[in-house]
Amino acid sequence: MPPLRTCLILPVRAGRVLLGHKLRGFGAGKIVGIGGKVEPGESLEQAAVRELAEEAGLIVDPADAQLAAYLDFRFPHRPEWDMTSQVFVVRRWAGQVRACEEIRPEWFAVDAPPFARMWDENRVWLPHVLRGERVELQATYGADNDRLTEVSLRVVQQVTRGV
Ligand SMILES: CNc1ncnc2c1ncn2[C@@H]1O[C@H](COP(=O)(O)OP(=O)(O)OP(=O)(O)O)[C@@H](O)[C@H]1O
Repeated sequence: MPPLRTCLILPVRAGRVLLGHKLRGFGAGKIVGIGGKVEPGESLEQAAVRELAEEAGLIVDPADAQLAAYLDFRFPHRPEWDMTSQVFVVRRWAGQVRACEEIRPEWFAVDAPPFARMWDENRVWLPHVLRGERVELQATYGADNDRLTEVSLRVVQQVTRGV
């Protein structure tokens, strides 16, 4: 089965990034980027802005979602969790942050994301993205499906604006 296609979207403003406490479903208990599965017929940008509106209440023009990373997660001990995720950064939006049943959003300083409470590979790619770089990452999780056994990261392009 091909890996599930998902997206993440990171609102960034004034030196802070919006993440969320995942309250249920995949990754419950972790702090995660806001996002979810790409639905049939949607572009990745459309999926990202839909998830941000549904999960955190912010309204974004898909044209303002800047591609920042391509992530590939493999779980050899739980292959049904294999996923790819396209990550977008957005700096313009309307609306007010609010919580939903799945996510409780919270702002974090871009230089101090809560890595100890995030998926293990976030510490590898997120600092690059928050510095304005574009990266590709492949991560493999071990038998505990929680810690990395292998990771590779490639910086593919500097984007013009940092955070
Ligand atoms: C393994 N390391 C990881 N590191 C960072 N982020 C990760 C991740 N693994 C999954 N993610 C993200 O978690 C969301 C899952 O999607 P998920 O919540 O299941 O989707 P969706 O909101 O559509 O859920 P429902 O089907 O409605 O429950 C999705 O954004 C995906 O990119």
